Order: sequence, then C-alpha cells, then structure tokens
Amino acid sequence: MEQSQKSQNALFQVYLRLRPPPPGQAVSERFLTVEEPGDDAPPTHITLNPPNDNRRRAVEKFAFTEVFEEDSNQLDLFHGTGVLPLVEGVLGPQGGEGRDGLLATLGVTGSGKSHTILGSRTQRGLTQLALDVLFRSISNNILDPATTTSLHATVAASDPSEAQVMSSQMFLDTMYGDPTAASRASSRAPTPMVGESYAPPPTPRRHLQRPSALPIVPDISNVTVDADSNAEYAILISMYEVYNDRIFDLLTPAIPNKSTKDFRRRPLLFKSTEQSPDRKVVAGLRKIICGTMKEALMVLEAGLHERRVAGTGSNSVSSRSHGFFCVEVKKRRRSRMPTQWGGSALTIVDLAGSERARDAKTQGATLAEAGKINESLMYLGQCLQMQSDLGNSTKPNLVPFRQCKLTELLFSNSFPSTSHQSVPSTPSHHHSSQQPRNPQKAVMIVTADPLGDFNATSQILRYSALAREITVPRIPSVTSTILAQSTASHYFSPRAGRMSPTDTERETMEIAALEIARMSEEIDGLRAELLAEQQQRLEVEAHLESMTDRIMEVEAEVREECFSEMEETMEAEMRRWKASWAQEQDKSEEHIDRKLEIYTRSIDACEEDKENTPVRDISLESENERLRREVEILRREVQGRSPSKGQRAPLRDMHVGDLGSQMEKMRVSGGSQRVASGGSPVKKVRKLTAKKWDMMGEDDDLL
Ligand SMILES: Nc1ncnc2c1ncn2[C@@H]1O[C@H](COP(=O)(O)OP(=O)(O)OP(=O)(O)O)[C@@H](O)[C@H]1O
Repeated sequence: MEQSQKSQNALFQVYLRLRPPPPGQAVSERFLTVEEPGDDAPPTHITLNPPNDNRRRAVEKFAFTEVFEEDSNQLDLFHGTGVLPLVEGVLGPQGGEGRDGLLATLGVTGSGKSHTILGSRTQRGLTQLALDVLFRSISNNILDPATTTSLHATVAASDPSEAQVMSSQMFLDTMYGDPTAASRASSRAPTPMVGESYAPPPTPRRHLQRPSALPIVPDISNVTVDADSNAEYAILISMYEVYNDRIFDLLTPAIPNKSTKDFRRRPLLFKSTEQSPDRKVVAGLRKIICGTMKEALMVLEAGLHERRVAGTGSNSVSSRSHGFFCVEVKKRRRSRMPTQWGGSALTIVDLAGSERARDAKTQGATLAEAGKINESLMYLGQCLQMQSDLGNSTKPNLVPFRQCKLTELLFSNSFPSTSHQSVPSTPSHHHSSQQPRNPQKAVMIVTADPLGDFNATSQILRYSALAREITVPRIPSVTSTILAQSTASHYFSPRAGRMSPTDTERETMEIAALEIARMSEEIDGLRAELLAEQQQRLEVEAHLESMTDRIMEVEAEVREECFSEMEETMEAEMRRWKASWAQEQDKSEEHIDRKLEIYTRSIDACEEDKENTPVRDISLESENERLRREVEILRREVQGRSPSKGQRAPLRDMHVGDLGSQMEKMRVSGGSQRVASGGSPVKKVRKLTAKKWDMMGEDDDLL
C-alpha cells in the first residue's frame, strides 16, 4: 500500500485522530490498532480488528496522511495537520494570488469532531487557533470597518455572490443587544476581551447570551504566518449549513411560521453568478465584516446557536447538518488609488455525525436526515476513493463530486481553473485571465473512538481513508488440522498396529490436503467477494433510503400543491357564488321596488278617486236632474195626450217623488258604499243606470 506519493497529489490530505477514553471509564478492548512505522516517521496506518463474535470477518487496514493517537493534544493537531499553510495560503503572501483553504472534520457522533474543530469550554479548537493566527498576522494591514468609511461599500460592490454585507457591530447588536448598554446598565466592567467574562446585556434583541468566557489555551501568541505587506485586508465571515441537501444561511435568523410554530428558512443556491461566471458560489449569504478576532468569534457563536441540533438515540446533542464557517480574506493593493478587492477563503467544515439510522432509534424527520447524511458521506467517500485511485488532481470530471451539495461544496474549488473558465467578466475579479485560480488546499480530519461503535466507525473509515486493504484471515488450521489428525491417527493410534502409512496412503493424503488448500483459497476469494458485495449493499441501501425520503418529500410537495390549488378553486367558486348572490339580491330588491311602486300608484289612484268622488256625485246629480226633467216631460206629455187619465193619481205623487227620494238614497248609500268597499265608481254608475232603466220599465208599464 504505497500511498505516500499518491497522497502528495491528492485533493485532500486525510488525517485520523483517535479519541481518548473519558476519564473514569473502564477501558474495554480496542478494535483499532495503530501500526508502528519502521523509522521515526509518524504512524500512517491502522488495522481494524473485528470483535470476536464468532463471525469470521475480514481484517481491514486503512491508510491516512497521518494518524494522531489518543495522547495528541489540540496543538499537535494544529501544527501536524497543516493549518498554518492553509492560513498562509489564504493570505497570499509576497504579492501572491492566494489559495482557498478547506479544513473539515468527519466522524461518528461523539468521536471528537467538535472538540477538534471548535474546542471545548477550556480549550480552543482549530477554528479559534486559525482565526487567532490569521488576525495577528495581518494586524498591521487589516482595515477596521468602524473607522474605514468606504470599506463596507467597496467590499459589498466587489462581492460576486449577491451577498448581504453587514458590519460586525450592527450584526452583533442585532443578535446579542448593545454591549455598551449592558455596561451602562450594570456596574460591571465594559465588554471584556477574549478569555474574560461577558456581562449579558439586559435586553438582548435576539435573546442570545453572550458567551460567558472564551478559552485562551492553547496559547499560540508567538505563531504568525507571512502576509502581504503591500496589501490591505478585510475579513468577511459567513456561515451556512447543508441540511437535507439544501443550503441555509446561519447568520440570517430563521422566520418563525405562526401557524406551524416552525422556523421557515429560504434555501440558498450554489451557482455561478454574473460576477462569478467561472466558479459557483453560495448566492445570497449574509456576510459580516469583522475587524477583530473577538468579533469573528462572536459571529461564530451566533451562527453555531442557529445551527440545527437535535437529540437522537446515539447522542443527546448530535449535529444533524454539515456546518460551514467561511473566513473570506479580501485583499487589495495598498495605494492612494486602491485596486479592486480580490481574495481567497478559508472554509472550516463540521460534517454531520453519521450515526447508523436504525441503531440511533430515530424516526420521521430524523430518519430522513440520517439517510441524507449517510448518502452525502457515501458520495464523499466515492470522491476521496477516486482521488486516491487517480493520484492526479487535474481531472475534475473523473471525481464524481457533482452528485450532492456536500461534495460539490467541498470539491468544486479543488481543481485548477482552465484558461477559458478563468477569464473574469467584471473588473471586480481579482484574478487576471493569465492567472488561473489556484486549486484549493484541503485537509480532512477524521475522528474515531477506538472504544466506540465498531460498525459505525468502520463505515466512516471506509468512506474516508486514502487507501484500504482487506485481508481475509486464512484458516491455517484446516489443512494442518486434518493432516495432523490423520497423521496422528496413523502414526500414534495404538489400534492401527503399524508405525508408518503406506506410500499410497501418503499420496492420497497429500492430494486431499492440496484439494483442501485449493478449496480454502476458493472460500477466501468468495469471502472477499461477499465483503465487497456487502459494502455495495450498504451503499445501495443508503441510496434507497435517501430516495425514499425524496419520494416522501415530493409526495408532501405534491399534496401541498394540490391543497393550495383546491383552495384557490374553492376561493374562486366562493367569489363566483357571492357575485351571483349579490345579483339575485339586486333583482329581488328591484322586484320589491316595482311592487312597492305599483302599491304606491294604486294608493295614489285611490286617493285620486277619493278626490274625484264629488265630481261624480255632481255628474250623478246632473243625471238625476236630467232624468227628472225627462220624467217631467213625459208626465206632461201623458197629461196632454189623455185628460181622462188625469183622474189617476198624479205620476209625480205616485212615482217620481219616490223615485227622486230613492235616487237620493242610492246616491248617498252608493257613495258611502264606494268609500267602504273601495270598488270602482264606474261599476256603481253602471248599476245606477241599470236601475234607472228598470224603473223606466216600471214606469212604462205604468204608462
Ligand atoms: N481528543 C479529545 N480529548 C478530550 N476529550 C475529547 C476528545 N475528543 C472528544 N472529547 C470529548 O468527547 C465528547 C464528545 O465529543 P464531541 O462533541 O467533539 O463529538 P462530535 O464528534 O462532535 O459529536 P457530534 O457529531 O454529535 O457533534 C465531548 O465531551 C468532548 O469534550
């Protein structure tokens, strides 16, 4: 397993750190053995010894750039894993272009990733140490956002990632509250420096507690790296996490959803932008300009607070996302007419713990997360495997890094940009077309607990190791045992009665032994094949799991879409119904109005009738008068024509007087009847006329 040459060319240097047992814990049997190198060189290989569980498993051997054993401390890791060259590369010393750096940790939950990268309450991690050396190395060249007025504007204008650039003071005030207000409100000393106690502000706007104390050991105050003395620098901090293969900003607070009481965050895209056509960037992040290490650490604390953590069966607080902490070092030539900002970035990644989903007693969302984590780590393993197989970092297409967000983010800056890719489209790019962008330098620290979970640890080691060698243990005992047994039975059996086997017997035994050896070889080969198949099955299972999650996600999305579509249709239907209801109402109101109008008109007509009644009475009177006159004429005619008939009772006495009074009565009663019944006056007139003719008939008869 000659890896030294290959690992020099590899995209990632992969280190292994073994975690010491917690103090007081009974030391059980280690399943990991560090192979001692022959010379004075540090160890690079480990052997994984499967537990003694009657299952004959292969012994696996893994190669790393270097192995740090349990007694290694933070400083050993800081110096041994090449953090200093990473920081120096980012600063671009001596007028250099600078080189992106990436520092990542990977390991089973509880194996010491966070301890290594972020430290503990008492010890600083590699992040704090890197920030310390970075800020100190550029202390004479760094621009302070509080004093350099144009800094914010120029940095924001040159940022190619559509970022929301903010000053540290404004950001920290939003997250923690105004520290000066805290000091004014209490009798405590003003905001202390790193390592001292912070007084919590009385009314923090985001309710975040300022870290009470930040560790100051290990001390590296004598360590600096080369910077560009002719340049001026600005430091931008951004943080994001990859959760379920989506990118979320950790410095933009999530918006609470009132109905679900959940937090809604907008996923960001990893894409090429107008100002960055040659390489992809996480677009739309919030970036904080920090003038001091303390500010950068406070931003880091705020971002860590935002990061999603949840309890699982394996660890009470387990990282369920891949966390990214980016330190962008903006650099420009120091002069009266400053040039555009360029620069490189140091990205520190805390990869999610890869607990095995079923072992972790997880379910629902957590199970889906575990599936996604396992899948992204599987792709990471494929990329690392491919890089070490190729031993050549200049062929990006051969490393399958575009399969998921995690590998895209980790590997896309690993390859030197080709000439056509490197041509910048805007002056904001620091790189000229003649100077292709340097490929990033990447360091991965794998953490493992030699007393922890064998299965989970072996899976991680398979994903991450630079090389792997499987040895299936031979069964020396099979052949020898049979031979020994048969020989012994022949040689020493008292019943055999002879001291040595015949030549034919010996020959048969030899053939049998050879056959056994051949079969044993065959079995070994089959075992190795089985092991490879098992590994493949694990990978396929992880893929299947993540596909199932995806299906569930898509189903949920489709349901949501259907629901909102249905809601829209219902709303449209409701609007239509309301409109036709309003129309109907208008119609019925119109109908009622018309009815009312008719009623009013008839009432008016009645009123008019009332008013017209005397006129009709007058006309009746005149009719009466006319009739009286006619009757008088007729009486006179009758009298003139027959004087003998004059003996008869005069007509006037007999009828006309009665008729007159009767007519008078009718007029009065007819009038009152008309008013009472409201009937038509025309009808009454007709009745009257008929009565007149009836009477005339009577008169005629009389005549
Ligand atoms: N090298 C070490 N020396 C001393 N203590 C350690 C070391 N590594 C880990 N620990 C301790 O082990 C515990 C678990 O470690 P840590 O939280 O770093 O695990 P992790 O891998 O980050 O887990 P997770 O994935 O759940 O975040 C912590 O209490 C930590 O202090």
